[in-house]
Amino acid sequence: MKLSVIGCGYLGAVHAAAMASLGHDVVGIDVDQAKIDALAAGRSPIYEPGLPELLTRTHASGALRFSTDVTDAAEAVVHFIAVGTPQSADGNSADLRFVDAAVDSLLPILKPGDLVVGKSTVPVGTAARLQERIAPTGAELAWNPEFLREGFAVKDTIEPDRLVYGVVSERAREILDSVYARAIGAGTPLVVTDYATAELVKTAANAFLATKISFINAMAEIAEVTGADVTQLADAIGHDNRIGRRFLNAGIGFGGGCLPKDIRAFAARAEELGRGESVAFLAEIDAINLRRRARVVDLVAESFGGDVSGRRVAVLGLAFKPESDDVRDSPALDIARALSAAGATVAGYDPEAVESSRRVAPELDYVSSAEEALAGAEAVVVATEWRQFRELDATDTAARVARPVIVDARNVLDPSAWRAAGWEFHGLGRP
Ligand SMILES: NC(=O)C1=CN([C@@H]2O[C@H](COP(=O)(O)OP(=O)(O)OC[C@H]3O[C@@H](n4cnc5c(N)ncnc54)[C@H](O)[C@@H]3O)[C@@H](O)[C@H]2O)C=CC1
Ligand SMILES: O=C(O)[C@H]1O[C@H](OP(=O)(O)OP(=O)(O)OC[C@H]2O[C@@H](n3ccc(=O)[nH]c3=O)[C@H](O)[C@@H]2O)[C@H](O)[C@@H](O)[C@@H]1O
Repeated sequence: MKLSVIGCGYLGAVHAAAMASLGHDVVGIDVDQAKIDALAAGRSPIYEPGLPELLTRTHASGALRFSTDVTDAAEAVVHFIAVGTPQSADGNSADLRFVDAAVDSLLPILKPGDLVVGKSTVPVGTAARLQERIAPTGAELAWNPEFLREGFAVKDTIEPDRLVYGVVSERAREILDSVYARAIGAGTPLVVTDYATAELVKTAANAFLATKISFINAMAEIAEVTGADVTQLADAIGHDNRIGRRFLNAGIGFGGGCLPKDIRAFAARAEELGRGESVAFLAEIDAINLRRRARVVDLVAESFGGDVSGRRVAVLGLAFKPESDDVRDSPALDIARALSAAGATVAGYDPEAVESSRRVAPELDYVSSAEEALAGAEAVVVATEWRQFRELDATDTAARVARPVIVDARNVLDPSAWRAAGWEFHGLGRP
């Protein structure tokens, strides 16, 4: 099937390459010339495991092309919308400018019978509005939210754990079944529904995940004043299948290009709909989340008697999660910036996210290895749980720093091993 993907960022580039690998004839469109140049040369503009291999393979087969000119998508019969929906500059609502521009750019090339498929995360009500805009062309709209996780995006796209179609016709459903024939054939759970439900499923899923994380971080706050251990608490409640252990890792909370902006946009949309009180708790989820970042900055400062100015602090990890170079709303980068703003000399290191960090936080000092960051450090913060940091040896690390103080902001190190090696060790919500 001939497909186009409009917007080739973290979502769209993976979607385009994955669809080509499944046998479709795909053209990826983006307004960012540098991104398209890289993708057209078979290079990944982002760090996403498995994507380079997929691009090389599909590029060589001729099944995947990229362009900045949307008219190159004219032959496609299915057009995926995968552009960004960031937080508005002046508030919490979603900025739909890019979605509107993407749909407008398609209007001149849409043919009767074409299917436009929304994948971007949008406020409920957006699809119905866009369908009206598209209708005069004879094309139709479907809403097919995406649930991939960065770091696992290729697998999540090829083998999704569920598919959701918001459709208004049986024909749209059949087209989507052909697009996702492999996943459908493998028995992937499928929910076929209306636009509003499809849009809300996505928002609700991210709100639930954010709530789960803030719940355990709230328990961490209570653990901190009682001497309890939140990691054991999470294990214990996680054994209850109704609760489950996943997404109960307490630490500096959620960041990234999705959960933070999505819960804010959901609250803003609910307010517009006159139902603000139904999701008022999301403001608390957000507040708990942001407090954990501040807590780490306080712990570092307290270790210096309250003043970090002139102190050298190693921040290990800058990406919002491991296996990603994404620093959008990254708790790790936020902490590095806050320490720097308070006067510390921050040496920031991340295996993949130094370049993306430098673009948004040029004021920080970046180094090119963990060893360089640790050299002479007077405090260490493990801010993103990359494997190389989880596997740090306490004794070896102690020999590199000027002062053995560590804040394990992701609760991934063994406190007793670090204390035995002479460290002043701080976890988040565990003694
Ligand atoms: N990143 C993720 O893991 C996931 C993202 N989403 C949703 O997918 C959407 C995209 O997210 P990301 O890929 O992370 O954003 P991104 O910012 O990485 O990519 C968006 C891309 O759209 C391009 N673009 C903007 N306007 C355009 C236009 N008019 N025509 C063509 N291209 C245009 C931008 O240049 C950029 O490359 C958002 O709504 C997000 O919430 C959903 C699930 C997972
Ligand atoms: O809408 C989206 O873009 C995506 O948002 C999240 O995916 P992602 O942002 O890639 O990353 P997650 O693995 O969900 O982690 C999000 C944040 O929560 C943090 N987290 C996660 C789990 C946990 O137990 N504790 C915790 O603090 C991570 O460190 C990270 O900062 C969802 O998991 C995806 O299903 C969704 O498609």
